Amino acid sequence: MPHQAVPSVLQKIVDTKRQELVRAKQQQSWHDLEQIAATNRDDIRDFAGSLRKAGIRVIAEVKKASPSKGIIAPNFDAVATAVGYEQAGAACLSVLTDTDYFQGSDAYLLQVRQAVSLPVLRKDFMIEPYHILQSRALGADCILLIMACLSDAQVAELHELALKLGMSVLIECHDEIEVERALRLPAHRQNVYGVNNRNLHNFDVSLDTTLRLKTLFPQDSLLVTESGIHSAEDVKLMLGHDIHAFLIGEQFMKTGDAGSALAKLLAQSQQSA
Ligand SMILES: O=P(O)(O)OC[C@@H](O)[C@@H](O)c1c[nH]c2ccccc12
Repeated sequence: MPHQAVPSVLQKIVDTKRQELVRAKQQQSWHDLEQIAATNRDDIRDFAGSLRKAGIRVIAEVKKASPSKGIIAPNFDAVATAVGYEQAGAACLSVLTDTDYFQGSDAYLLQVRQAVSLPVLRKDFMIEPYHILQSRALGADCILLIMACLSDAQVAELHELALKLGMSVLIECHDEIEVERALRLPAHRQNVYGVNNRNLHNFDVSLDTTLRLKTLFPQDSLLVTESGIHSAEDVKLMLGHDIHAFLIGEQFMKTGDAGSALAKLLAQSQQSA
């Protein structure tokens, strides 16, 4: 891989997260978060368990914008979207909380989690234990760990804390080396392995990434294919390779009626699947 002279978007996002953390810690101490997380302790939904159920399992994403596409949903309404997804048969939800690059918000996570009974992933770029505890305080049932922006030591620490707090962990990989690193984490039934079809450094999308990397995972791993799923054909392709869990955002959000788009995709994918 050529050396990247210009910092990739991913690197920029991580720099932003470092700055955000300084401010966040001034507003809410670790101790504050611990207290909130303690009151939420019994209110946790089994994200990994929901994905393990039979059928096509979709993690439907509440996403207003992205660095690659700009504004995806001009009339964005987080709660209405989430309720629509639940009614349409989503297995789980994903809520973007990053503000600067995805126009998400922690408030959306809180609101969505209250409005539905599905397990909810906090989709953000987590780099410190503070993020993990903060996620649980916000009600998250699952957190995201992006291998591409974390060292082995960081991933191990964040993974351990998330499990200790009772959450599932979506461990995201986008190449062979990241899969190898991810598989060195302790096995746990709350581990969910995501293969991101979007290269986070240059935004290229290829569903082949999932098919290529799938062979590296032990058979009983809980695998999610992420990004760039647009059609029932895409879903059927994955089902044909024994992949039953999908993380899908843009395709639903861009229609303006995300729930209906999910219902339609599920119906079409079940036909002679
Ligand atoms: O909108 P899409 O192409 O359906 O993709 C959803 C999801 O996979 C994508 O938003 C995503 C996957 N991993 C991420 C990490 C950070 C931010 C966003 C993402």
